[in-house]
Amino acid sequence: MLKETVFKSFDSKEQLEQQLAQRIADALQAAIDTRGKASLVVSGGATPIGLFDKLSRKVLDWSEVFITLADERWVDTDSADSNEHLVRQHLLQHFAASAKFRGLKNMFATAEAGVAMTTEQLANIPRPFDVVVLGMGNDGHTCSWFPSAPAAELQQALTTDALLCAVHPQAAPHARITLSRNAIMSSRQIYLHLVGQQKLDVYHQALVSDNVNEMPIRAILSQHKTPVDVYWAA
Ligand SMILES: O=C(O)[C@H](O)[C@@H](O)[C@H](O)[C@H](O)COP(=O)(O)O
Repeated sequence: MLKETVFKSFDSKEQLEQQLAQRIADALQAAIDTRGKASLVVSGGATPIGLFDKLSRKVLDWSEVFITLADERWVDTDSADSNEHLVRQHLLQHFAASAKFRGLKNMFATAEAGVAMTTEQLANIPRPFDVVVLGMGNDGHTCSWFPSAPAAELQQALTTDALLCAVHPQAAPHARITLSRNAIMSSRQIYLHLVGQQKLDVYHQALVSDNVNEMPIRAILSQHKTPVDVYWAA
């Protein structure tokens, strides 16, 4: 039986972005007020660009906010395919320019060789993460938990106690480094950010699927530990 998730539907992506940006900003400021610092995990892809822009203009103590990524493509950080590049261009701007960003890519040649160093670089990010924003692919992946990855890699990402894993999806470009399911579960709040009818259809398929390996997003949806709010706009 799946846990009830909060599902919020918006008429436009702009409305969604405005409300989600405000929710995230409030949660980050509340975390700073309570614990002195806050942590935010964001995803790459096309969906969050407008959200990043709105969030970057929110007034809060950004210098106390640590930001990292749910996953990264193992490409140069100035590549157009780099999630770090996306975050630097769209989120670490305006007031959010003073946030403490920790990327997942480092100088090692491969994602698997780079995992240990990135794990060390994330050591001082406050956990549990205060806010995690995830996207979802039309194949049912989230983070870089791809159904097209070698079975052993997907299994590792979904079960390991380690923070990070290397993944080599066969149906998507680039080797990846990704937070593990257990790392994502160690969060106060997860938002799943979806735009468009196709994403809604995939989400509904995931709700009725019984196979997390075919629909890895189920690893987030079929759990009882961490709250998940789904924000969807047409
Ligand atoms: O690096 C990535 O690709 C992501 O972090 C990934 O998990 C993303 O959230 C989905 O693929 C959705 O991507 P779109 O927003 O482009 O549809």
